[in-house]
Amino acid sequence: MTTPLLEARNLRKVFGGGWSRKPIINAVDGVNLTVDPGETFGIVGESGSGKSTLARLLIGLEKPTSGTVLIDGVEVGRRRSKDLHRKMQFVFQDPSGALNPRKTIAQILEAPLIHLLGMTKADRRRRVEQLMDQVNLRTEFLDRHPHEFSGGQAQRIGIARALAADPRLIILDEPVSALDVSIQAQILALLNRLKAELGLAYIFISHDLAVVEALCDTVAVMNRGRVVEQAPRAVLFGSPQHDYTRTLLASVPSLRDF
Ligand SMILES: Nc1ncnc2c1ncn2[C@@H]1O[C@H](COP(=O)(O)OP(=O)(O)OP(=O)(O)O)[C@@H](O)[C@H]1O
Repeated sequence: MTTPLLEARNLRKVFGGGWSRKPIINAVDGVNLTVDPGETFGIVGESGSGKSTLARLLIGLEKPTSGTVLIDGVEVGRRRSKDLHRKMQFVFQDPSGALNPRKTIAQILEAPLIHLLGMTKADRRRRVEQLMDQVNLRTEFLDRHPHEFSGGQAQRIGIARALAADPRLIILDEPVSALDVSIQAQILALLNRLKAELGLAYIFISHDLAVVEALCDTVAVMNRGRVVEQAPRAVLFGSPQHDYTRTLLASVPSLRDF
């Protein structure tokens, strides 16, 4: 059996309570999952079900209240190491907001090459041009700033930045939900191509079940911080076992009527 690329064991995150006197929220409540190399793992669920918090725990942006995350079978420590950062990258929902408005695209793409890989200037230039090519953007754009780009182009830059350090897994948190439908399709096609070319694994978080069905190999359904059902795509969409999954799937056509 191959070692999973990523494994979560009984992962929990509680917000509030204690000294804060805020209400206790079990945002992630005992999640177990494994993601294999090259797999696209979808996480679906309604707003507030804990998808983003789970993603942040998996990548080390948030510390778990309890439970563990293992990368390549090795437990991730309390501090987010450079190695972990290099292996796992994040693409955010709001493409423009995720890019520093004061930096040029070249500077944005060079940052991980400097900080995570320690590349020389000449190597960085070559790599940055290659990254632009991989996401179908012209290298003339390198000296421009994020506000000069459309949402779709900005998301391509976000994807290029995530690819820069040659990761094995990219967590995509609602990567197309802020984009027009026609642009969504282009970005999804790009993600599919990159996955095939580079052998990447994705964790794809979305409330859009059609997008998840089109892209993911395995799907986990979250409700109130728990994974209520996890199955290969065809099984989950073909014969869902859990009542909550059935309700979620049944709500799609009526939403699409509007
Ligand atoms: N930093 C925080 N402090 C307190 N509560 C939080 C924090 N982050 C998330 N929560 C709460 O945890 C729960 C899960 O939120 P989370 O954002 O993970 O859900 P989600 O499924 O990603 O929702 P959405 O699709 O709307 O982003 C929610 O009740 C949310 O209000």
